[in-house]
Amino acid sequence: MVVNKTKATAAKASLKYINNGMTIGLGSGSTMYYFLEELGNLVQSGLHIEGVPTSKRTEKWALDFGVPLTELARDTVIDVAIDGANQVDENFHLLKGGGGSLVREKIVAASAKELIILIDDSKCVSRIHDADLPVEVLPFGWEKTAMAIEQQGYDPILRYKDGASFISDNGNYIVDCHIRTLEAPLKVHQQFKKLTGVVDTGLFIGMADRVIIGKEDGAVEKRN
Ligand SMILES: O=C[C@H](O)[C@H](O)[C@H](O)COP(=O)(O)O
Repeated sequence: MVVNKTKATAAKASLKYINNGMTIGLGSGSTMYYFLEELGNLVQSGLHIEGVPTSKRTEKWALDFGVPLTELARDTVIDVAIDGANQVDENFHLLKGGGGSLVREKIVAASAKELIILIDDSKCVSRIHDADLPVEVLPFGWEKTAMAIEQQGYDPILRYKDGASFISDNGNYIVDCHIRTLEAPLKVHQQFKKLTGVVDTGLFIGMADRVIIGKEDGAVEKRN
């Protein structure tokens, strides 16, 4: 695997927020690979933590790196969730779900005391723009749900993978809706959420507490 230096830098910089005894929300996506590798090294050196994975892929990587896992139950306290993002705007609103893990990521983020986002410079934007907004929908009657989305002025495209409809870890479909410029993220998110058949969107509004930006010459942090 070719190492992505900026993602690896962001992952390394986040380790100072990991302490012994913590339960950690483990986000999804390629940036998380670097974090899980680092976390696994710390565990091998004696760190005691447990992770709550947000996707089957993250679960596999965590197990490969020797990171102990636990479930998200009623009494689970997630001290910090670490995750990636596709874009982060100047108000710390996030566009996520490029890998289709948005629902579990959002559940874990919402349960965490703190959400730390790891990105590289290219994902820092003033407004979310020129991107596909992933929307997870139930397979049952999904074309009707897509029609309802169209009536809101969007053009939902069913996501495919390897020649077949992409199926999320929750057994659902994803439709991607192209966004030119997102002027009002909360309004748009709410517009989708009220539609029957929509599970959730890749917009994480007001959830991120800290963003760590990996650059060629080190990491920069922003606190919300
Ligand atoms: O569903 C995927 C997640 O929201 C990812 O965190 C997001 O797509 C960023 O992924 P990556 O680290 O691969 O750029």
